[in-house]
Amino acid sequence: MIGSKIPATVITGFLGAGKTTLIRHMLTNAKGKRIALIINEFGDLGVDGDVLKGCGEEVCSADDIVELTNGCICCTVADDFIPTMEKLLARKDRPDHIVIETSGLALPQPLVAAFNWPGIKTQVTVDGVVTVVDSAAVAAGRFAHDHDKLDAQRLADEGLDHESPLEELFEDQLTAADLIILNKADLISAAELEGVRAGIAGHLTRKPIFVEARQGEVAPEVLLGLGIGTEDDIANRKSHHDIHHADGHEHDHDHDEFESFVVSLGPVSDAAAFNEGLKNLITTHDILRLKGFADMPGKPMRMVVQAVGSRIDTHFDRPWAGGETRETRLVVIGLHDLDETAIRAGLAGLTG
Ligand SMILES: Nc1nc2c(ncn2[C@@H]2O[C@H](COP(=O)(O)OP(=O)(O)OP(=O)(O)O)[C@@H](O)[C@H]2O)c(=O)[nH]1
Repeated sequence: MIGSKIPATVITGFLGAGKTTLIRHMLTNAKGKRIALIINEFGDLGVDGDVLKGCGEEVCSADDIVELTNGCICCTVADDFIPTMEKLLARKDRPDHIVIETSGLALPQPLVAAFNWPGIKTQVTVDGVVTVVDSAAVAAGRFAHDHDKLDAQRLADEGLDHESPLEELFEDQLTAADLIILNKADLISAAELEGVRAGIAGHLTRKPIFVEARQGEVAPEVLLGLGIGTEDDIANRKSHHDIHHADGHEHDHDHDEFESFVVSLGPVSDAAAFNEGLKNLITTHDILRLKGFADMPGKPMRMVVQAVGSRIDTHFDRPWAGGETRETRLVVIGLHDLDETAIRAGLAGLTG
């Protein structure tokens, strides 16, 4: 029984699965429900918060969006997440619902466990954990695909005790789920989608709900109001990290297997050539995620750049504001052996 506790929905899912897209759709269809958003991103460029604030709807009011950029939320629970929640709960105008978007690299388990902290538990409950899946990436074998490379990496670096960073995280995010959104259903056939669903369901001991989606279009009534109280069931959703370190020792879960950096660049004069060049760079260097904003001379609007693997989307989202510096800024995320120097040089070569 939730009673007077504020429900909080945790939205998780691997890099680029469509979490921000789903939240944006939810906010624009929230029908007056007052939703507070906590957003956590990997990489030092707050793209998700900016994309949501740029959506121009009253529901995406900047006041209701808190960005946690100081590392990955699962590692900074005590320092960042708890104080943020306390501040939110101390507000006079408390929200009807809290939605937390984890970074694509976060383990949801420590975050859900934080809802058992005294002071939080009496006031908030986890309505449910929603895991967004890039069905096209799964169908393409993205999470099982890198075995050879990762095995070689592990041999070269004994410090890497995880089996495969991508696969483990993907599994941990699914293990935590109450609701799994099979997103990007538009990119694959119905048979492939069914294969993805069956593959995931076959790996899980619990039975979360599955919902298919295109462009994150899921009715808010489906996402919010699950009423599960996931924090009371956290012991049944152990992550690989919990299992590896069940020896009682405290080990930090860090994100050494992944790295990110931000690049500031000049203007993009030819969007088609830029996209083509980006695609080559992403493939050559196995970049997992690249996103940000680009300055196109002569265009009053800023261009949003979103790449997930070699799939690149660009669109203009809002006019550059007065006093805002027009520049191209991108965050690049990949495994820890990213060749930052070569990527920076490659990106510089694509811009003026
Ligand atoms: N074709 C297609 N593209 C989608 C869909 N959902 C999201 N996208 C695109 O996928 C890219 C990543 O979407 P985001 O919503 O930013 O993903 P995210 O999970 O928030 O990404 P991170 O926060 O970086 O982990 C964007 O270019 C979206 O437009 C979908 O259902 N179909």
